Amino acid sequence: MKLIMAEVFNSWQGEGGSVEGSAFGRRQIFVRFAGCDLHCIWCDSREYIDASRVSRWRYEVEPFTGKFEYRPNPASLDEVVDAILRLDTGDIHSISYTGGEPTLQVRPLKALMERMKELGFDNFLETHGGLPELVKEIAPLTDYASVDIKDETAKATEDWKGLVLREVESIKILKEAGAKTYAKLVVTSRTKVENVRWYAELLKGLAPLVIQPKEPIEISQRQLMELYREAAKIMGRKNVGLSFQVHKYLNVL
Ligand SMILES: C[S@@+](CC[C@H](N)C(=O)[O-])C[C@H]1O[C@@H](n2cnc3c(N)ncnc32)[C@H](O)[C@@H]1O
Ligand SMILES: Nc1nc2[nH]cc(C(=O)O)c2c(=O)[nH]1
Ligand code: SF4
Ligand SMILES: [Mg+2]
Repeated sequence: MKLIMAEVFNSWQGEGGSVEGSAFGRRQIFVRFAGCDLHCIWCDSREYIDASRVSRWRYEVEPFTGKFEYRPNPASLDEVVDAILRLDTGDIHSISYTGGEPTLQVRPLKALMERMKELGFDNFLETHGGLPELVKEIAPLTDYASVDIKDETAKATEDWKGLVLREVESIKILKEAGAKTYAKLVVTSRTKVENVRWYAELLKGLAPLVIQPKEPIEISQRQLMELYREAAKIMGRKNVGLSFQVHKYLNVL
């Protein structure tokens, strides 16, 4: 079983705010997969979008040292499991699968999630959710899921509305399988209130929403609070929160 990897490291989960299902502030081992089928204009991991250009992957040798070793792609399942286990600091809340888009490599992802469950870890999936038929395959192995709702201003794909509907479908699948799931919406100063109302209608009664300003932040606090209020009016005041990419302020991975 082969994987096209980007990196494996140990950090605190820096996103998700305080909604149910969030692992914000929890220690995780991050497994970043190479390759993505979308192209969000603000993507902070864009060097990993084109998998064919990710010829090697790196794993942290010791947590928080910034020291990495490199291996060629594709990686074997055992190599990735070994890289994860050497970063086990004994206080790991869950293993975060991110990218890139981890669901694109659903077979090796599933095998890795199975191995990590056998080894006693919980699985945390970070996904754009645009491929519900793939999400279905790993939903039973997923303990936590953070599913992005891609705003129109992300310009992630041509058929933006279709993508949002598929993301909501993925959230339903994950919830039905028992995963603690929340939706994450990255907003910009150009995000339209009417779009946020639409996402809120779709998510109402389904999953909580965190609103995360695009980094570097350019949205005003006034705009951010307006989007928050409109979402809360539809979804209920306990079902909306803010999320910031705190790891970027702490200068950790
Ligand atoms: C790099 S993505 C990988 C997982 C998956 N492809 C996705 O987009 O959900 C991980 C998370 O980082 C967020 N993110 C990426 N770049 C960002 C930026 N510049 N500002 C805020 N959030 C960002 C994404 O929205 C997503 O929630
Ligand atoms: N500390 C930390 N928290 C994160 N939460 C989501 C991340 C991601 O890139 O998926 C991420 C990341 O790269 N680092
Ligand atoms: S879906 Fe995720 S990895 Fe892909 S471009 Fe958007 S933010 Fe980046
Ligand atoms: Mg990140």
